Amino acid sequence: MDFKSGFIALTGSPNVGKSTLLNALIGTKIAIVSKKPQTTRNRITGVLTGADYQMVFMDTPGLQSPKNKLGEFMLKTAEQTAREVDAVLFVADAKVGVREKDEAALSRLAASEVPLVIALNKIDAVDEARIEEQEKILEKYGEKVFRISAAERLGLAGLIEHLKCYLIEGPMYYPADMVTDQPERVLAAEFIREKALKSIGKEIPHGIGVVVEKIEREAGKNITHIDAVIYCEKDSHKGIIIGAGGRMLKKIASAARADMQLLFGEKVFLQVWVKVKPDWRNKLLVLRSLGYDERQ
Ligand SMILES: Nc1nc2c(ncn2[C@@H]2O[C@H](COP(=O)(O)OP(=O)(O)OP(=O)(O)O)[C@@H](O)[C@H]2O)c(=O)[nH]1
Repeated sequence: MDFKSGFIALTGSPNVGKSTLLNALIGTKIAIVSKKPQTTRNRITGVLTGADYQMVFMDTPGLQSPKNKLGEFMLKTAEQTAREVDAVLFVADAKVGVREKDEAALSRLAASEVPLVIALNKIDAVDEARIEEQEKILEKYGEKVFRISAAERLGLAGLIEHLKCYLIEGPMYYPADMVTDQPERVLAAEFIREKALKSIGKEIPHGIGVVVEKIEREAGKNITHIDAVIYCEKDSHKGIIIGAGGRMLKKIASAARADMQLLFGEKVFLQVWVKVKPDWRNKLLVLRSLGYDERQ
């Protein structure tokens, strides 16, 4: 039996459910899910290994018009990823429908040499007529549109079966029991960011970045010590993040800690500080120091 492997980029507009899909496919919480668009800043890789195949998924940020340096960086990462892979999986949202920007991205992808697979997500949330209507639009760009619900895990087996067609004879890139190659530092930061966005995202639109400054294992004890800093733009935001009597920060940290313990499989001691760095999003140097590496 020949072993097949390959890289698949997961792309689509913000909030269509790419991270949810990646989590559903891989079966472990690795990508970050939130109701706010644009939460996927890093190229989180998920690895799905079967008896005779391995698919390496790249979760790319949404392909929208950039509004600042961070936006530019995100678009560049997304487009670069889309060129380096064996197939691109484009996710559309049946609930909000296929918009002009989705069609613009689809026609760019359809014109490139990389095979394009289209999935229509959130079919659990709409009726059949709506699905058929959206499917018709999508069929202009790819021969088959897969109806799926990432949240309800519908249609995923068929999608995986089809994606296998694009794998080529090749090595197992990652050990079979590995689901992600993201360093724990990045994952830990993403967990904190996810929890913060969930609790206070409305008040601080896209205004936080998280840096994990220390990860230290206590030898022989199954304990990890993690120190992290949440950066925000204004003093008033700092106040919101910390909350009355420090309660909000405590809530964010303990929710993030629970996820970390689950993923790392050991006890985690987490300390989180909040610091103000005005306009951090537009400062490339700051971005780099926050771990957003342009070379990715
Ligand atoms: N009803 C329904 N909701 C879904 C489904 N998949 C995802 N969602 C919801 O859609 C929202 C966005 O999901 P994400 O997985 O974060 O979307 P994303 O495309 O990764 O978003 P970005 O990181 O911003 O690019 C979340 O509230 C999910 O719970 C689905 O199959 N059905």
